[in-house]
Amino acid sequence: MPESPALYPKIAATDEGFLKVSDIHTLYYEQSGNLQGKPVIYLHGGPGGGVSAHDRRYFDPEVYRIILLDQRGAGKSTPTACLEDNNTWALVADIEKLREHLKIEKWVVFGGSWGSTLSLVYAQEHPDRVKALILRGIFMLRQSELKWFYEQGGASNIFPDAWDEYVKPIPENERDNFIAAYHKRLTGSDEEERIRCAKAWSTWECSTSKLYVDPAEIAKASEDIWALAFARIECHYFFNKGFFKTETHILDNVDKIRHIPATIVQGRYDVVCPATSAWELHKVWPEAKFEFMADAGHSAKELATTARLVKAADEYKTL
Ligand SMILES: CNCC(=O)c1nnc(C(C)(C)C)o1
Repeated sequence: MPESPALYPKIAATDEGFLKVSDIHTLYYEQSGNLQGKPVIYLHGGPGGGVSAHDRRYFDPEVYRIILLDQRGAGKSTPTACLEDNNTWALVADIEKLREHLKIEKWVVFGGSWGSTLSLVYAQEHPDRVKALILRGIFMLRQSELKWFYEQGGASNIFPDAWDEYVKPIPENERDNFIAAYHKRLTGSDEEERIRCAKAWSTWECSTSKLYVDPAEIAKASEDIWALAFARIECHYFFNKGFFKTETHILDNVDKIRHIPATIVQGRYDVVCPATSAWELHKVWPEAKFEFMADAGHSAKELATTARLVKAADEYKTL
């Protein structure tokens, strides 16, 4: 697939570090662009997806102090794929620890999919620390969203071929609750079964993330280390319902962030996080800019989505 012309050029990280945030977890972070510039933090998806050099390119490096963070157990953070003491509220606290460590007062917060979930929850907990929100592929971890994508009868109708591969590791008598069945195996003691299930789970998600699926992105789902982190951490959060007390937590707390400049970008044909969630968020948060991308699925790498995300970041340069 062609690369989006909207992206800023490839740049290297100019500062990298590891921040110990608990007895167990140490987080990888990096900075690039203008270290005296306007801070923006990029919150990756999954959870468990980790960051990449590509993620620096949504932001003008002349203007932005670009900060990428691998959340607990993801990417270069350690211990890899660790589920202990790994939950939504710990991640929110980690983001604050990193902000203080980097001596940042306020920052733009950018996140897609699970990254949009975490961005919203972080902003609702610390609205005074958020200059603007740039959100893509809205995911609020409600049961209807999880059921749509991870259980029979939703996305399985659009990608029946990929779905047949996703169900293979799970015996027939457990296929009424795939999240529970995968959770049992992804947290079990059988290493071979853990990896086999991690690859099947990750391949399902990577195979459905774009209108025209990029074989390179599916190949990533077959890398043991990445697949184990992505699948184990995702399934752990979903099995625990996002660690929210109520499943409408984000919608119920929108009033805490309605004053914050924000842009919501949603792929019309997003099969992973269908448009319903973004639309419901938009209806309770009319102040946020909202745009459906007519020719896009879930991934931020869809050409129209990338262009709109870069445009949003450019618009917030003046804040
Ligand atoms: C509900 N989880 C989807 C998510 O947050 C996500 N992050 N990256 C991905 C792909 C690797 C599949 C693009 O999905």
